[in-house]
Amino acid sequence: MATSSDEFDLIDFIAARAAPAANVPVGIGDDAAVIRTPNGDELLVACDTILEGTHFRIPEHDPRLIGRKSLAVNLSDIAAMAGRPTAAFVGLSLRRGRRFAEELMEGLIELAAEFDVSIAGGDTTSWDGPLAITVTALGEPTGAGPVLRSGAKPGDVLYVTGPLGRSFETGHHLSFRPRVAEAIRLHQSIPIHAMIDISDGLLSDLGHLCRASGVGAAIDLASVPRRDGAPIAEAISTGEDFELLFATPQDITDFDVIPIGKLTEQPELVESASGRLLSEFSSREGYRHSL
Ligand SMILES: Nc1ncnc2c1ncn2[C@@H]1O[C@H](COP(=O)(O)OP(=O)(O)O)[C@@H](O)[C@H]1O
Ligand SMILES: Cc1ncc(C[n+]2csc(CCOP(=O)(O)OP(=O)(O)O)c2C)c(N)n1
Ligand SMILES: [Mg+2]
Repeated sequence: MATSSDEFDLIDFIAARAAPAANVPVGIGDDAAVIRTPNGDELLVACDTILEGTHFRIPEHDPRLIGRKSLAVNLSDIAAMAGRPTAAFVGLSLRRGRRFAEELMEGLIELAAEFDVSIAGGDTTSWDGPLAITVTALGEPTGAGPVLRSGAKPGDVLYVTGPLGRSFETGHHLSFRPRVAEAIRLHQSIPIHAMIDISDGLLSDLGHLCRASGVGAAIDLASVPRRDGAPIAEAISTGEDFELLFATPQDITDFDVIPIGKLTEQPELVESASGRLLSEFSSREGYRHSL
């Protein structure tokens, strides 16, 4: 029987059938996987697709920015592990002409150079469907190790690295700078228990972090930073913010990050002032690809 479902149901289906492997200490379920190499080193691997019509529009968006975004969303996933990106593979499913593809790759390669990421391979195909770009980014953890979604503890303070909301309307979703340097600097100076990047919206991604950690959260909605006066309901649910959300036991004073709440033993996500469920403050819970 056909039922309506979404990406997360399917990922659960896949994860339940994917056999665990000793050399994959972190597999499906985090921003990037952690792969152990034969000499004991750890490699981070993240893979994200962007699609015409869903993540960008043609001809409205500059091909350079589309190419840039396809890499940036993956660097954001490496940042969410507090990792340093090293290399990327680029899968292009193209339709339009050669010049468009060249400009797209110029934008991608420019961002790669800024982050010292080498384009190590990929795949090029053409068809008459919409443009799709799938990038796989590789990275390495710093000396302090990778930060997972699952290490948050009740009492930890939750921080975000910047304003949320109106990403699509303002073009932030195309031009954002992945928070790689910020994550590494933070991780070197304070204990970060858990971290995730906000792609689907604060409500949704906070839910992922809390479920993975077995905790809940009390958020002070008045302190959630918003872009260009975005209404709070939008700031917590529209997504593509690509800011980092992280949990730490420490109060942070010397970094440009904003405290928005605390983790709790009770599994619910609530507003701290009223105790009401966070989901009551927005008609949508975040972006979901439906199936
Ligand atoms: N088709 C798939 N097969 C295997 N793993 C998948 C698939 N789609 C997503 N995942 C994994 O599921 C987890 C959640 O994916 P997603 O919500 O896209 O994460 P993110 O927001 O960090 O990109 C990730 O670990 C991702 O690698
Ligand atoms: C044309 C267009 N419509 C709508 C949006 C908004 N939007 C599209 S996908 C998305 C969420 C993030 O995408 P997803 O593929 O779920 O990223 P992931 O969580 O895997 O990193 C949002 C907010 C957009 N960027 N472009
Ligand atoms: Mg993804």
